[in-house]
Amino acid sequence: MALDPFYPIFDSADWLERLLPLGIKLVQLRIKDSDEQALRAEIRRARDLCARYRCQLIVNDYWRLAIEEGCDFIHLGQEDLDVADLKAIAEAGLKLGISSHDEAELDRALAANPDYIALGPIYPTILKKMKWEQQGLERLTAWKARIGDIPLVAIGGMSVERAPGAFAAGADIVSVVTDITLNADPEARVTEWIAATRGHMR
Ligand SMILES: Cc1ncc(COP(=O)(O)OP(=O)(O)O)c(N)n1
Ligand SMILES: Cc1nc(C(=O)O)sc1CCOP(=O)(O)O
Ligand SMILES: [Mg+2]
Repeated sequence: MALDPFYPIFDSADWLERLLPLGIKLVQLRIKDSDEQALRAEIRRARDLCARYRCQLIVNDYWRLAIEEGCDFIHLGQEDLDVADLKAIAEAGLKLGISSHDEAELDRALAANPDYIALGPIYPTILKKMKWEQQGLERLTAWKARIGDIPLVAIGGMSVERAPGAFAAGADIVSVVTDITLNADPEARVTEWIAATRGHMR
């Protein structure tokens, strides 16, 4: 199944409850600093909301909880890969998205046979401190040439206005956090995102 080209990331099921009814079809639940009980409850709620709205849920980091709660898609970064049991993940039938920031990380991501590869930060991000400078659009083109048919996700500093440039450079999917969550009107911004990305399904 092709992944939707609009891939917002939220840090709570509350966000999903608020914004999935607008037509989001691909979403990541990315929670940091929470205990296992609370995490499990959020993953369950997100799973049920996504089922109701026919949206593909991707659980960030917590692959064991994702398996236990019957989710089918996770995202792992390179540090997550250091400790994840990829065999257990594959045996559970989970799909896998992987972050990359340089050539060595791309090689490692490709070796894991992922369902998408993310490259970031394309532009500077205010969400988290990163050791990489902005990658720029040219890097997306280079990544797409390397990964072929594997969907390429552009992340980091993305906005509605920047999305067309990322698609033109080779991204299949654009992922975004603060352009929505810090917007004065997140609902209106999501509607703009859906309009701007519709039609980019490859
Ligand atoms: C779509 C997407 N791309 C990259 C990331 C970053 O993953 P990671 O490097 O593991 O960092 P954290 O998000 O876990 O802080 C992502 N979550 N999603
Ligand atoms: C979670 C994350 N990962 C990145 C990477 O480059 O791997 S950039 C990023 C933050 C994206 O947030 P915003 O859209 O607000 O810039
Ligand atoms: Mg991670």
